[in-house]
Amino acid sequence: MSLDLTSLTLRTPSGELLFAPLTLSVPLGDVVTVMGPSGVGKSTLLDAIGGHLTHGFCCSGSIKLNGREISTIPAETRQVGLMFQDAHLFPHLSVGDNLAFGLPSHIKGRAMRRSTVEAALKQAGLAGRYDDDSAALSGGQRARAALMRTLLAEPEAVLLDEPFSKLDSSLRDEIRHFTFSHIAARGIPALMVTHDEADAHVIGGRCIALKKPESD
Ligand SMILES: Nc1ncnc2c1ncn2[C@@H]1O[C@H](COP(=O)(O)OP(=O)(O)OP(=O)(O)O)[C@@H](O)[C@H]1O
Repeated sequence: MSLDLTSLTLRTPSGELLFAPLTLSVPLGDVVTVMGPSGVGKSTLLDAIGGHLTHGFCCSGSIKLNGREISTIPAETRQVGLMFQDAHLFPHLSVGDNLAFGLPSHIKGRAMRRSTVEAALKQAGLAGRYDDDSAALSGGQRARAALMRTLLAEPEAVLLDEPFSKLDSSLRDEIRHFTFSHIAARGIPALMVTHDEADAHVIGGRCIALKKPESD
């Protein structure tokens, strides 16, 4: 059970090969850090795995999640969670409704859905904030709420794209610890793009560097 990339390549709309063919296995519970020069295709790699490649980009090779080939299926059926640097919450929804947004359908009934979200808010240090306006949250609170929203959807893998880069340095350690401890508790594979070597050091997991292809 893992996230497995085999001979994965990506081409831009103009046909440029982004990085050398990538083969990588991320076991359950591991966080692998992805680094590499600007423009090598780190964010595009996450787009490809999550099923959000920009029109015109071309992906070849295999992406398997727990043995299931996902490269050919729509994003909404891949069960891949995303966390980005902006930690966007939907501004027109309350804090709680933001978290409830991705709840799976097997959690039935208003009361059960609300209590599931309330438990997650408590874990995020946001007890009692269900009905608050999401715009009222601080940067750190927003990051914790966004991670909880991602995890409540019960993803089988999580992709993080520079998740801490917009946070004040004073908050970064706290949110980093919060994020990794919750991902580890779920025991799911995670792939994190970062420019910050501290991210890679803190989690102590494997770090890979994408390289420009030798020639095309
Ligand atoms: N919509 C697009 N159309 C065409 N080319 C694009 C588009 N988006 C990105 N690219 C190109 O694809 C390549 C990979 O971009 P990507 O954002 O994945 O790189 P990155 O490694 O994440 O870079 P950075 O570290 O600077 O964020 C770059 O050369 C970029 O110019």
